[in-house]
Amino acid sequence: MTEEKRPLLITTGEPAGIGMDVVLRLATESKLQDFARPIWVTADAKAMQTRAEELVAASVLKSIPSWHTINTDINADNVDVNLVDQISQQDIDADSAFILLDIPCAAPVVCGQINIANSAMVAQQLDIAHKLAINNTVAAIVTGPLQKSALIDAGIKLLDGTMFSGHTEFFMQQSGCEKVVMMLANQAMKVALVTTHLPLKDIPAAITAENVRQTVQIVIDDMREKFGLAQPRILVCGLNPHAGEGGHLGSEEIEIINPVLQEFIDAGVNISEAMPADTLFTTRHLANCDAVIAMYHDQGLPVLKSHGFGDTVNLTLGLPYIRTSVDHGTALDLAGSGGASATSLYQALNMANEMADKSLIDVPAV
Ligand SMILES: NC(=O)c1ccc[n+]([C@@H]2O[C@H](COP(=O)([O-])OP(=O)(O)OC[C@H]3O[C@@H](n4cnc5c(N)ncnc54)[C@H](O)[C@@H]3O)[C@@H](O)[C@H]2O)c1
Ligand SMILES: N[C@H](C(=O)O)[C@H](O)COP(=O)(O)O
Repeated sequence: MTEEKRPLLITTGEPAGIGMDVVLRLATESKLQDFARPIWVTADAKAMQTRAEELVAASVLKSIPSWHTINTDINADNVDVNLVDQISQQDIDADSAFILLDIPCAAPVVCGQINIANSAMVAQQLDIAHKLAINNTVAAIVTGPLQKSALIDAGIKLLDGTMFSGHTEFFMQQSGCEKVVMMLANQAMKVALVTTHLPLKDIPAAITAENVRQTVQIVIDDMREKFGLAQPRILVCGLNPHAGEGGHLGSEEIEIINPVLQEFIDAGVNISEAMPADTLFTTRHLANCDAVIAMYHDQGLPVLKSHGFGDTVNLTLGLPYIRTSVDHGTALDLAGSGGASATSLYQALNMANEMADKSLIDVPAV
């Protein structure tokens, strides 16, 4: 398979959520063909058929799109054994919207109802995606949403034995990376995070000099490589209100964050010292910056999502392969109803495709 033809792999994630809905929506609208690459999708084949029928019944889809199911015994151990050859030897209809890699669920799928018996299937999708990406079978992974609590409740752990906490941490550990960075991007802003899925009480301890330094370096590297910005302008949030108010409202800015940022400033990087987060996210500052680094998940992401939920892409910087994702969760309330928008999946596919083509990334329009 030539470089241009390497597929984009979509994991549909939690089967009770909207992951399959948004794939079917793009397939029906012929939008999966926009990327000039085969689209591979991991899902339970029976559940996908049922979901398509439900969406037709809900008058969301005019008809069930055509796809080609691969029934081979795909599992995380044998997935790298010539899957491409198996697929290319199939008589795949030209009008197939995607190749479905059948990963069977253990229990029947009911829209909106989490069943932790199916959590292993969700984790298996990620295992397979990692293996296909790390061995260059697919050009990129584009993840649909999973319900973190369902994997945790099923006892699924990360490689290091800690509880499952997200795709970002999963792919980081599978790839043997010491550090990766979660960035969400839309037309209004790009926000990268120093910490990802941690309870609030654990965040101060995770704001170490090394973590801040690694985050900044990965953001600089990927802003250069992936976004073509030779001198990215980066603004950094403090941890505390008013960036610590000169040490009166917290000392992390003075003791940890600013000394690291000063190293980068001294090296000629266009980066701020720790700024009060509330005023950093104002139009004047955002107009003069290429990326914001926030200290934690809910410091940065609510601001970003309020400026374009549905048109935002979540990407992982610092991985040895391309991984983008939708900006939304499982939306259990919408599964099977037709109420789920597929715009974020489209943007995530588009960004992954542009990265795979090594063209510079066009940040999605809001
Ligand atoms: N990429 C991921 O895997 C990912 C991302 C975010 C959240 N999650 C997980 O999803 C679960 C539910 O999280 P949540 O309720 O905070 O967020 P959510 O995104 O599932 O839902 C928030 C609100 O947005 C609506 N919504 C979500 N996606 C939509 C779409 N495509 N079109 C129209 N409306 C949409 C929902 O109906 C709901 O009202 C949690 O377990 C969370 O961890 C997963
Ligand atoms: N913070 C992410 C978001 O808002 O999109 C979400 O939790 C998903 O994280 P992972 O991609 O690590 O699963």
